[in-house]
Amino acid sequence: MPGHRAISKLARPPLSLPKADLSRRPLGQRSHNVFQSRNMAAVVPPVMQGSTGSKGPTAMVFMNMGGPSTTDQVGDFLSRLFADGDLIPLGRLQNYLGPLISRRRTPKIQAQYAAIGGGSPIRRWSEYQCAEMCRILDRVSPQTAPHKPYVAFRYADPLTEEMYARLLDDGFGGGKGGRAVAFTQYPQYSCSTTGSSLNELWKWRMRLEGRRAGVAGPEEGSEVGGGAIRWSVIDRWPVHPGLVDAFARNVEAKLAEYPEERRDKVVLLFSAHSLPMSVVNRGDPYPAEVGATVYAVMQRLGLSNPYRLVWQSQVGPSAWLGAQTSDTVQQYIAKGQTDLVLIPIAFTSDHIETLYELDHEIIGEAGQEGVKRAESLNGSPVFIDALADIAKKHLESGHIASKQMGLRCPGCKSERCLEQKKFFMEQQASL
Ligand SMILES: C=CC1=C(C)c2cc3[nH]c(cc4nc(cc5[nH]c(cc1n2)c(C)c5CCC(=O)O)C(CCC(=O)O)=C4C)c(C)c3C=C
Ligand code: FES
Ligand SMILES: [Fe+2]
Repeated sequence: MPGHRAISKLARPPLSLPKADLSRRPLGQRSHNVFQSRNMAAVVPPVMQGSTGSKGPTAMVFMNMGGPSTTDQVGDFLSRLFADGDLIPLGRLQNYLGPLISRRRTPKIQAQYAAIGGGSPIRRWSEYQCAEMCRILDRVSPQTAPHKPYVAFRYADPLTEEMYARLLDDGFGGGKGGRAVAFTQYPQYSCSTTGSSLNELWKWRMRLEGRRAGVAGPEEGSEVGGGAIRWSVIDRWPVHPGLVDAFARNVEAKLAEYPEERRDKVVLLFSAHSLPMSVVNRGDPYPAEVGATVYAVMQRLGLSNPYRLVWQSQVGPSAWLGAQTSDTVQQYIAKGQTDLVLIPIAFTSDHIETLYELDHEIIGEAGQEGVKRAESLNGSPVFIDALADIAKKHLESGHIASKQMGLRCPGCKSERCLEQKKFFMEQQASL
């Protein structure tokens, strides 16, 4: 099929992941009661061992939605996704409609994951990216070392609660050991994505650590303090120059595949996951931030080509932000524009929307050799350097989060958003 790509090759992160940092113990097998151990001066938590900078150790927590690693996990993934009122608000019917819709949808989505090699590569990419970033941070930010990698997914393993329990197990729950950074892996902020992950993190913080304040040093007379984890948040990074450069390089590599005489007439179609118009009209920041990324990438490319920002993956019958990616490709082809590069711009690794929807459905069905897709960021060293730079600047800044994070959407009525934002912004005092 013209335009069709070797999916299984693209979907595989490197196999040599640093096992020691990434080993996971199920919740039931935790070796000790974390609340007891934090008050026992004789216990040296695992994370305190090794060379520690004056402000270290630091937990670096990558937050993302996650995806099913195998087709067997699709049912659980969808049932968590449709239970999330921050993503799919079904009101009082959530507990009834959520399971119903997810059960109905499971076979179709299982077939899609089967077609991309049997599961989403997001877990392995996230673990790889986070471990590599921490390795760089240990070198460029020795005062906050060691940096320990953690992944917290919203709808798939490792879930937020599992990550939080591991943090406590690893000794981050008290005194000097207590700094953690929640680093969203959505470059552009939406209340349905990063906002939902932060609401979940806040919920588990309250359940597992209560309302105790974080403290900046150990309690008097104790090796390990009695405070809670001190959290700060990297909540958005839509125009970081390293992110922009990493996207631009992948576009340049794809443009280089066209004969020179066609190259500067190729239309660049930046494609982002769409949002329901109800979320857009509530005042969600995501459409503007995606637009900012697109324009920054175009500037970095010297505005070399004509381009559009289009929106994909709408679900259900309500109105969603357009123009839709699939319609756009067909409409341009019908107008005679058959050289098109699709660029996934709102996600940092491959997933079902790139490997299935763009490659199989949209590019496969277009049947034109001139319709191609730029690589996802995945293991790009330029991208991983950018992650380290964003984290380093955040650690140096002394800021709890961006100014934007404190502001709720004009149409927000959610108590969760209110409490979550209050909690994180109040953490400033503990940094
Ligand atoms: C920035 C990225 C994303 C935004 C914004 C987003 C909003 C959003 N999504 C749904 C509903 C679904 N999304 C699903 C899968 C899915 N969504 C994203 C990204 C964003 N979603 C990704 C990367 C994935 C795939 C995960 C993977 O394969 O690793 C699904 C499940 C698949 C399906 O059933 O089609 C649903 C449902 C809504 C309603 C929404 C905005 C409110
Ligand atoms: S929905 Fe945006 S802050 Fe609550
Ligand atoms: Fe989605």
